[in-house]
Amino acid sequence: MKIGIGSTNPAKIKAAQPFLEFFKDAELVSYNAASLVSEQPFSDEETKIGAINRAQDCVAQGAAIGLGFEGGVMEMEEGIYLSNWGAAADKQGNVFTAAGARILLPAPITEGLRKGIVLGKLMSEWTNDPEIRKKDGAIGVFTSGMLSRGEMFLHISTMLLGQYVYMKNNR
Ligand SMILES: O=P(O)(O)OP(=O)(O)OP(=O)(O)OC[C@H]1O[C@@H](n2cnc3c(O)ncnc32)[C@H](O)[C@@H]1O
Ligand SMILES: [Mg+2]
Repeated sequence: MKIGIGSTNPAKIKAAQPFLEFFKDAELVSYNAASLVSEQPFSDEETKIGAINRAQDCVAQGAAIGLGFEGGVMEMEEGIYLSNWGAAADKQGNVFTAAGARILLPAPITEGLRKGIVLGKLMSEWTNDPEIRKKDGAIGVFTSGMLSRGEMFLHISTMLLGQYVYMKNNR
């Protein structure tokens, strides 16, 4: 069976690992999946929809189970929080969602976001590393490397797999 990941970003591809360990005969396929949301989602709702669209697009392209991860931000009273979502979809039409850990972004990043600059670009400038979104990401940078973007997506992935297995065992 094919497990699809709706991205070519290595931080997201690595996060499919729990599914590969669970479905031992599965092969992982990376799809150029459409999120159908803005390049910089600005709410939980929009970010979650992006993750679901990516997961379902993988299934539409032939995967038995599709995984979608979307990075976004969300406004709260004191500023803008990093907000990531993941979704797993299958051929039977089941969809599971889970959100990742959140941190408040520093004021200069918030200002850039409000001007319409995407987080990926702001973080590349902040770190002088054009590839930062594929590695530590914003969550890694602002937690002193203690939690990378990949680990954060991995945590979301574990929650998706856990919900999927619960459904299979309890319906
Ligand atoms: O190739 P894809 O899968 O699209 O991966 P991406 O890195 O572009 O990630 P998203 O589209 O999910 O993220 C939406 C935007 O937010 C940025 N972003 C989100 N989280 C980030 C993080 O932790 N570090 C750097 N940029 C981040 C990202 O670069 C995009 O501009
Ligand atoms: Mg993107």
